[in-house]
Amino acid sequence: MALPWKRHCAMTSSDSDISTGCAKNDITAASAPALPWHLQALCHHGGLVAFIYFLTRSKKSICSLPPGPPPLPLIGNLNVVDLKKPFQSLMELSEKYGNIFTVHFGPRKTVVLAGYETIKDALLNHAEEFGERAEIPIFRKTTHGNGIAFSHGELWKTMRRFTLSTLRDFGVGKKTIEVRILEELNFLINYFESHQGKPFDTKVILNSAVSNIICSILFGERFEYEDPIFLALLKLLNENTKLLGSPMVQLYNFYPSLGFLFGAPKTVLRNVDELNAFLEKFFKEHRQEFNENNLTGFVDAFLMKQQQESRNSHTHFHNENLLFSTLDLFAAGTETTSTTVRWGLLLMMKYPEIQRRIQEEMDQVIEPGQMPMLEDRKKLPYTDAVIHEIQRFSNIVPMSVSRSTSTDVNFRGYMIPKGIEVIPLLTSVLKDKSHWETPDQFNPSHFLDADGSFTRKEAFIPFSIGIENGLSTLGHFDPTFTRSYTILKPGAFYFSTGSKNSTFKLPPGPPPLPIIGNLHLLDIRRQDKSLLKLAEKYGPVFTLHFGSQKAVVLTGYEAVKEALVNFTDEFVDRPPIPIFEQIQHGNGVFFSNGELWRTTRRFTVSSMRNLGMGKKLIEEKILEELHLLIETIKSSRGEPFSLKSFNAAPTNITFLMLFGDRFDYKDATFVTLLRLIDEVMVLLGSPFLHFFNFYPFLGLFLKTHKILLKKVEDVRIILRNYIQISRQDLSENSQSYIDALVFKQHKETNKKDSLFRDENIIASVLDLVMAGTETTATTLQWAILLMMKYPEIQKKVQEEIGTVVQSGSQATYEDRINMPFTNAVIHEVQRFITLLPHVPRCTSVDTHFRGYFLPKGITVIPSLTSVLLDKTQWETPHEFNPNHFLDADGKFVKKEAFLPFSTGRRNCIGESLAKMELFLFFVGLLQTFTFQPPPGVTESDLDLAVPQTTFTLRPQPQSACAVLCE
Ligand code: HEM
Repeated sequence: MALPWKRHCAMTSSDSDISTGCAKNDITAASAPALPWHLQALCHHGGLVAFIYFLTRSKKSICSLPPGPPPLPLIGNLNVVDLKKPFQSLMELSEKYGNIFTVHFGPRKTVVLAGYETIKDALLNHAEEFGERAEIPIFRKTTHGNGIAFSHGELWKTMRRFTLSTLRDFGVGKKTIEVRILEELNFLINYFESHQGKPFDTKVILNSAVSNIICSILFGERFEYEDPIFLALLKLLNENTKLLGSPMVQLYNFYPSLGFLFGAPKTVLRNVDELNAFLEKFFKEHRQEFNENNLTGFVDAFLMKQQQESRNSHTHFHNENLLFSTLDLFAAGTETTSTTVRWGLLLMMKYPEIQRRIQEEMDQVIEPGQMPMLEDRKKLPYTDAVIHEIQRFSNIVPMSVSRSTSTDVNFRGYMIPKGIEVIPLLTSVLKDKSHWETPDQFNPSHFLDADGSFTRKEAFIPFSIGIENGLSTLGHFDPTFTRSYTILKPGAFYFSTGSKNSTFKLPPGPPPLPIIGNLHLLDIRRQDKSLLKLAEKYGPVFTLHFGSQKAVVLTGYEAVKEALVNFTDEFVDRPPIPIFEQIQHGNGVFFSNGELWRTTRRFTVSSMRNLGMGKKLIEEKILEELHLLIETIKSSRGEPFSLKSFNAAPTNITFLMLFGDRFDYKDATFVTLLRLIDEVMVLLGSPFLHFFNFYPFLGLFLKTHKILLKKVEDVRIILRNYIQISRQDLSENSQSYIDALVFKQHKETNKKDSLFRDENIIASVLDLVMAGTETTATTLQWAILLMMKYPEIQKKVQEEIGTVVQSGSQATYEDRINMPFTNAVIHEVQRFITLLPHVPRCTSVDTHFRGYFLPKGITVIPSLTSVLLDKTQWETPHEFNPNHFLDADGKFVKKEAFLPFSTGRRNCIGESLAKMELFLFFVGLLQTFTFQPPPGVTESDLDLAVPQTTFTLRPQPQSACAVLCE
């Protein structure tokens, strides 16, 4: 494995014509050594340059370098090297000069290592001495020493360490990445099938599929195959891969001072600039949407590191390193593997009997309709051997990536001076006659013993060996092999069966009855509980019929996380739910899909950040609101008041962002909005509304949805008013989300197909009114109720607050770090109450998940309740127990299964705001008051068990008394 677009003398043999499904079958390489015209021109430059050359040459030859062809003035040995296939020329030279020899590429002296023994000796036994990365002019010019592949010293070490551990965090080398690869395989199969057996170009599609794996690790998302930005990126990358192996760029590397003569290096640089411009855009988006609680990939992890090191002026985590590390990984993760896979397909077409044997072996091991797993490899020796042989035979990085010596090295009788370039000629190992029976033939038996079992071969080093610096080592953790393996399968599968639909099935589930499906098995008010019960019988993934509509239910941490994170793009859509269709008509953020959803969500997240979400600005506003909430509660003078009184403050914070100002609690509009939101939420939980959603044609006979639609319209009337006011005072410096939307609409007035139409604007505001108020407010109600129920926990929280926050001052969000118990209590409140048991999704494409086939558009219910109560993740899932978030030393511990805000690309966008509000309101209230049940009500009377089912799970209407702390 090597970095393809940055390869000096490491031209891949990928440029053979293997780009079409009906490819030519001649796969032997031809060679025609010739002195390129640029060199011929150079030879005409006169004697002065040659004289200087001889002077420098004779000075350095004091060291006893290995032998080699005698160099000519100026051009060195370029007369015997075919720059189109330099590895072949070097192979020929090794026949004459042995396994270690010197070659002069123009004025550049290089030591070439050939044959397994020599390369192993150098890269393993003298790993340190041969461990430097050679300085290569074209990369110096493009990266200025940044990134991972061509950096040096401390910078390289830091980047490499960070990259390895981050990639591991994002699943590389683990099950997670295998799942992601299988997911991509799905898309690839669909694409292959769409050609219905007709010829098609495999180059771009395989490039895209392979690249999507590294893209999801880097950016947390894959690209659609038709995405124009993705295609542009791949095109630039491809062009550079070709150019970097071209004679012109090699000549530039030998004679960098003559750079002005060569056009190709300039194109390389221009392409890198363009690639960088694209990446900068991604970084900008990631910066805007950055959420430290939801790092989506390498780029986010880098941004987090940048934040952490913002005060360190010598940090290596600067923007250039972000850029070039990302580019290095993007390039490394794309070209090499996809080229190998293309070789694989070509070889399977060339040798149909081998292809057939693989298919037979797979048919015995893999159930029809199931996906191949990496662990199946052990049972597929022949297939495994073929994949190894593909890599050996295709030999895509014939000269590895140049190294250089870190010190003077005494190696095999020669003295190689520090800093000299070294080429490990991998071709010579992969074609070494003493290690392979038929080195020039494609022969899977190279990896099989007499019994047909798979045998490892020492000389199989397509990824190179040693403690290599740079990306060759990345090749080992980023298992190119795995990818070749799984991606090879669709080709075979495609050519073999052609009848996949018959074998694909939905997950199991209870048999449906006519008309009602499985509704008789559901407690319509507590569907979440019914789903948990059914999971006990049918497993974590099962199919359920809501009336005549099918849905796939996912339960438990593992299944839900796998779906929402590893299959994030497949499960990203929302299904058309009749009531929301009628309310939003596919607009807004919550119930929209596709480009409209992506654009509106991105705009909403960045506007909210600009308005201070998750930052100091909003913290101050929350603290002001807290002050007013405390004053209101004080006015109850210890008398009972409704838990609902807590709603006003969190609601006001969301309104502040939406409308640009808070409301007085007695303001008529505020009171109306609060009432309408409350009524809408209650109606959304009504069984009649569920019936309407299951059987919309019964709408004629049902009333609930009509009442609901009327109330939503009343909310809209108020919102339209605010939108109108904002239009009268247009300004770029938006003070509110509404202002930002209105301004955006104004800016796009002349844009054809702008998504910021009136319907979308009002729907987006409505979504935030509904999603951003009830949720946080209800959680706060629960938190106070639970403190009344467990006074000893309340007391412990108050004691902790007392030790951290000075009396008379307010806690800040930063203080949570010193309040592990309080922080644990707030998390436990959110876990225990399972506020939003599930928010439905649907598949955006045909999806193979856990061995089942989920057709595009099927409703999927990821049960968050089942995650928050998962026995395998929580010690006492049904008890309110803050220890779930504390270690033995009382320190706060994050829990992966803490997913009240859901996860993946469609998670809650208000998470950081809600968390900040919950902490500040909770701490501020408990710092001021002790909450108790009203007189005559004991702690055990307080009702936790049967929550009110609205859109969220609310506590039953109850009262509290607030006693001022001394
Ligand atoms: C305790 C407070 C909150 C909880 C527990 C919560 C939970 C959730 C959950 C579970 C989802 C569904 C995500 C999915 O489908 O996977 C969601 C979506 C959403 N939430 Fe929240 N939320 C809270 C507060 C907020 C706040 C304060 C806002 C805005 C100010 C907000 C705005 C949204 C929006 C717009 C979506 C839809 C995202 C999309 O479909 O792309 N939420 N929330």
